[in-house]
Amino acid sequence: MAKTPMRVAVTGAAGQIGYALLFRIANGDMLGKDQPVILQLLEIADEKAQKALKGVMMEIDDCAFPLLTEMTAHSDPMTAFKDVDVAVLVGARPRGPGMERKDLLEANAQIFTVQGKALDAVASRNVKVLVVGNPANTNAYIAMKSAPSLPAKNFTAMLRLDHNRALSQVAAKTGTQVKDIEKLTVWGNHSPTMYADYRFATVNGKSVKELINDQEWNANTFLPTVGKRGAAIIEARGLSSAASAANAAIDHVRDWVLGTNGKWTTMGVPSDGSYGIPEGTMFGFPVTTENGEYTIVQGLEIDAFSQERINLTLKELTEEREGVKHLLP
Ligand SMILES: NC(=O)C1=CN([C@@H]2O[C@H](COP(=O)(O)OP(=O)(O)OC[C@H]3O[C@@H](n4cnc5c(N)ncnc54)[C@H](O)[C@@H]3O)[C@@H](O)[C@H]2O)C=CC1
Ligand SMILES: O=C([O-])CC(=O)C(=O)O
Repeated sequence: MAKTPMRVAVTGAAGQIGYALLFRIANGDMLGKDQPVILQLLEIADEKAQKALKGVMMEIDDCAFPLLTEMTAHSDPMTAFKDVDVAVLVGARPRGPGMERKDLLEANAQIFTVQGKALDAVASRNVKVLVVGNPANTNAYIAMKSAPSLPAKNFTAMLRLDHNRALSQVAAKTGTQVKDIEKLTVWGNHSPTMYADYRFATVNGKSVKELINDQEWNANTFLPTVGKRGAAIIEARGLSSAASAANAAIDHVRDWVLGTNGKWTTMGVPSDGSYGIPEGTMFGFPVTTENGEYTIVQGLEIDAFSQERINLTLKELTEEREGVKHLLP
C-alpha cells in the first residue's frame, strides 16, 4: 500500500540552497524513494521573491517527480507550516566576504522567533525541524524557545556540513574512502570554533588517530581547514556554499527519519546535560538515530585538548545566546 504523503516545509525556497534542495526532496533523496511528499514553500512577501519562487515551482513541475503529490507557495509561516512533518528552515540572509556567521545574528534572529511561534501554533506535534540559516545553532535555539508547546528535542541545527567536510579531509589525509570512515564527530557551534574530532574514528576498522598520528596537523591544518571552509568557499565562489549545504540538509533529515543503523553522525541538538554542556544549549554532538529519534553517544573520554576546544565553542554559543535574550519569551 502506498505511504501517506509527508508534508515538508522549506523556507527561503527561492534562494540558492532552496534551488539545490527542493529537487532532491521531491526526488525522494531525503525521505525515501517510496515516500510521497507535499512541499509547502515559504518565501518573503516580496513580489520579486514570490515570482522567483513561482519560477522554481514551474521547474519542479517540469521534472514530473512521481513522489511529489502537491506543492504550494506561501508568504505566511502560519500557512506554510500547517501540519508539517518536517520543516527545513533555510530562509535567512547569508554572509558575504569578511563576515563571521554570528554577524548575521541581528539580521536573522527575528525570523526565527516568528517561525518558531508559527511552528508552535500549526505544525504537527511530531515535526522535525532543521535550522540551516545562520548562525544555525542560535537560530535553532531561538525557534525552539519560541515554540514552548513542541518538544525541545524536535529542534535541531545543521552541523552535518562540517561533519561531511571533516570526513572528506580525513579520507584525503589517510588515502581512504569516506564510505569506510566511521565514528567521526563535530562538537559545538557551526562556526570556526567547531571541534571536528577523529579520535574515535575508524577506517576499515583501523584507528584514524593512529593512522594520522600527527597532532600538529590536527591542530594547525585539519581544524582550521574544516572550520574556515565556509569562508574559503565564499572567497572562491563569491557566494556561500549552497549545493553542499543542501546535500548536508538532505543527509541530516534522512538520517533522523530513516535511522543510521548504529552508525554515528553529527547533529546540533539541545543538550540534555551530556559532557557537561548546559541543558538546552544547541550543540553539535555525536548521535545515532533509530525510529525517528536521535540519541547522543555517551561515555566518550574527553582529553585536555578536546576539553579546551569544547569549552571554546561552548563559550561562543553562550555569548550568542546572551545576545538574543531580549527576543525570547
Ligand atoms: N548551517 C549551514 O551549514 C549553512 C548555512 N547557510 C545559511 O543558509 C542561509 C541561506 O543561504 P542561501 O540560500 O545561500 O541564501 P539566499 O540569499 O540565496 O537565499 C535565502 C532566501 O531566503 C529568503 N528569506 C529571507 N527571509 C525569509 C523569511 N523570513 N522567510 C522565508 N524566506 C526568507 C530570501 O528571500 C532568499 O530567497 C544563510 O543564512 C546561510 O548563511 C549556508 C550554508 C551552510
Ligand atoms: O560560511 C557560510 O557563511 C555558509 C556556511 O555556513 C558554510 O558554508 O558553512
